[in-house]
Amino acid sequence: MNRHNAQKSLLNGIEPLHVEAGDALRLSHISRAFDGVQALKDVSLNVTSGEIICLVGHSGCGKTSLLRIIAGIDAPDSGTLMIGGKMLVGPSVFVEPEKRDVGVVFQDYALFPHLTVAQNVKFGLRAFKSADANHRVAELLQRVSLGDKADRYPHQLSGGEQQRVALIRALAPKPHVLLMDEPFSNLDRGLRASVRRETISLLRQLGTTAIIVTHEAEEALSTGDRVVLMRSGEIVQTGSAREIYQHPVNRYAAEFFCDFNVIPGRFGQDGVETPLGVFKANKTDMSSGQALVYLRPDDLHIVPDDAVTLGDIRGKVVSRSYFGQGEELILKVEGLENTLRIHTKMQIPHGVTHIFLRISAENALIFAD
Ligand SMILES: Nc1ncnc2c1ncn2[C@@H]1O[C@H](COP(=O)(O)OP(=O)(O)OP(=O)(O)O)[C@@H](O)[C@H]1O
Repeated sequence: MNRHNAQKSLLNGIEPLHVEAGDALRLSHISRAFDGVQALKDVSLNVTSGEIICLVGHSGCGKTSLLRIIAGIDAPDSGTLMIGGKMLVGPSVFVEPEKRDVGVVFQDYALFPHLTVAQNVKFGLRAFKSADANHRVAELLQRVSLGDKADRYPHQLSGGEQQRVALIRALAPKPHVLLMDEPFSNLDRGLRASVRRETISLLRQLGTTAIIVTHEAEEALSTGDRVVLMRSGEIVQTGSAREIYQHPVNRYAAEFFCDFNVIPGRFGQDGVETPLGVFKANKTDMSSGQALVYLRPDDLHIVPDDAVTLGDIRGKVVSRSYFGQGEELILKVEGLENTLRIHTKMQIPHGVTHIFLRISAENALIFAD
């Protein structure tokens, strides 16, 4: 079943508002500098119609600069932008923001305080006949369960409700691409996950192509179809959440998504030799000289005393902290300067001073140092 049909069947007969095939957005070789700061360096990205992209990276890596260029609030120094097959930015081309067919949800929602919920949503529909606009506003309000709050003002809504109004206001004119700048960061932790789920569900129902910006690794992995990781104005890696988490292209990408144990070693004949043993490396990972083995805290397992075998590693418990779904233990292991962090769901009795560990070595990542 192709994506179009899949979406149709998912909706049980409710027509998506717009679904198109092919690339919705093409960014090619976009660069932008501000007073000597290279905010974007040769950024290229294609986004398929209906795809939800999560753009992630530390503060200052260029996420907002890229959104501003797509929205038309700023122009790049070089590069081209196409949306829905139309060139919007290119050599001697610059299409004004209001003619771009791009919806934007700002971090602070930017709702008009003096307009009601319905008037806010209708604002983007000035080009529509009033009756059509009213019909669409009512339909969208129903979809996000705000039908009974149409006449309220933004300050009379909760944070989650305001976010939904901002979302449907941006979606109302059926934009080719929806841009969302940290749309969940103003919501408290308890609400964030459910609002995020509802937002993604609505975007999928409508077949919306969207770029969602976040600086949170966990949010990036759990939102959308593809993660785009940026650093210092460049795209480091793009891929599905699973690909990018399991196969980071470099240490930066690895460390962005997981707080690893980093074990120093040396490339040897059979792999990387470390104080914790030899870790087999793929041919492509093999090099010479110093190496680093990255181990996830979840890939170090406690071995019950009666199951200990040769090769298991003895560790001294330095500290432990409970985090609800399990416990984090900090261990000191002979031969290793740094301590090891492990996560376990096992109930370790209080007072235990030493435990044995086994490593899921197949999940280790190896990088040249
Ligand atoms: N108008 C501007 N004038 C000067 N420098 C700017 C301007 N806009 C952005 N920058 C610089 O460009 C770089 C990228 O900024 P940008 O706002 O795109 O990062 P970001 O990833 O969105 O960060 P954050 O997550 O903090 O919002 C930063 O070094 C920033 O200081």
